[in-house]
Amino acid sequence: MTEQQKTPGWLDWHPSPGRPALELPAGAVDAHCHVFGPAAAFPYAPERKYTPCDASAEQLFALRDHLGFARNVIVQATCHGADNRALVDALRRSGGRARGVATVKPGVSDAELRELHEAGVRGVRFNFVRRLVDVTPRADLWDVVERIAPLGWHVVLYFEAADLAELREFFLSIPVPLVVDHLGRPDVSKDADGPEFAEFLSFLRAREDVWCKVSCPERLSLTGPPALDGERDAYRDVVPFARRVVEEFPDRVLWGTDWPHPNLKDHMPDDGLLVDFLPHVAPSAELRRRLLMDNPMRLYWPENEGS
Ligand SMILES: O=C(O)c1cc(C(=O)O)oc(=O)c1
Repeated sequence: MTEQQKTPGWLDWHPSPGRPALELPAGAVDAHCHVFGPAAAFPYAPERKYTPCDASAEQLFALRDHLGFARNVIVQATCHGADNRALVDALRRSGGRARGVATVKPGVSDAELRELHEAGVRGVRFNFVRRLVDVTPRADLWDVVERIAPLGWHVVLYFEAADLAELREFFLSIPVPLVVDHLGRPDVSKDADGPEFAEFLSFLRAREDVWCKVSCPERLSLTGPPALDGERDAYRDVVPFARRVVEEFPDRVLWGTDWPHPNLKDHMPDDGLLVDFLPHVAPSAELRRRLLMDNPMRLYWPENEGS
């Protein structure tokens, strides 16, 4: 097989992240990360919008152990389209220490859904970020919702803040729990107390089963500083947004590394320093225990929450 050319300018994941200074709560979950390929075993989807470097399950689990996490939630990356084989393989290799979020098409068979569930999938992802996916008709998304609702799964939503007004009613009509990726991608040059973020907070308030990942400061930050070179006070411009959400919704926030950090353009963070960003958004040990342990366990491992 010819090796696939990475997207020009692609930044590979950090080869030697430090160990976090922060002591994570026992049983902490990295609730948003991906696997890419490896392409030789799990080719990237023809409809993908980028071609990444490989990032295998073994490499993800090595990072998990190095950073001090106990578990992972692996989210299907758009470069694999609706081909969930790399995700399922990673879940099976995890020995029960990973759960997953898949991408499925409306025609997915019951047998395939059952196989995904048995492997540890507990949700599907709907992506509205135009640089990542072609538009999926809402009728198709609705068909998927009807198929996954009986399994007790949730829907993970990835969208840009500017599109929320148009999508809000559709989102709120989905009759299963919703999980918003990456803080709903606010424009952090605006005020965290301003009208745009107020709209996002109002969306979170609209239903008690809307969850939010306060992840990806490295993606949202405009003025940094980056989590590199020992910086333990990184991405200060994102802090007011993330902290606001953690303080108002302490029981429905999640956090993940987003390793291997697809499509970063500016820098590749040191994942250890990225973990050290957490006390800025969840200042107490109690808030961090909910963010990193209680909440993801309730959503992804309800059968052994607290163990
Ligand atoms: O912002 C991104 O580029 C991005 C891409 C993907 C994906 O390709 O699935 O996932 C993410 O969580 C973030």
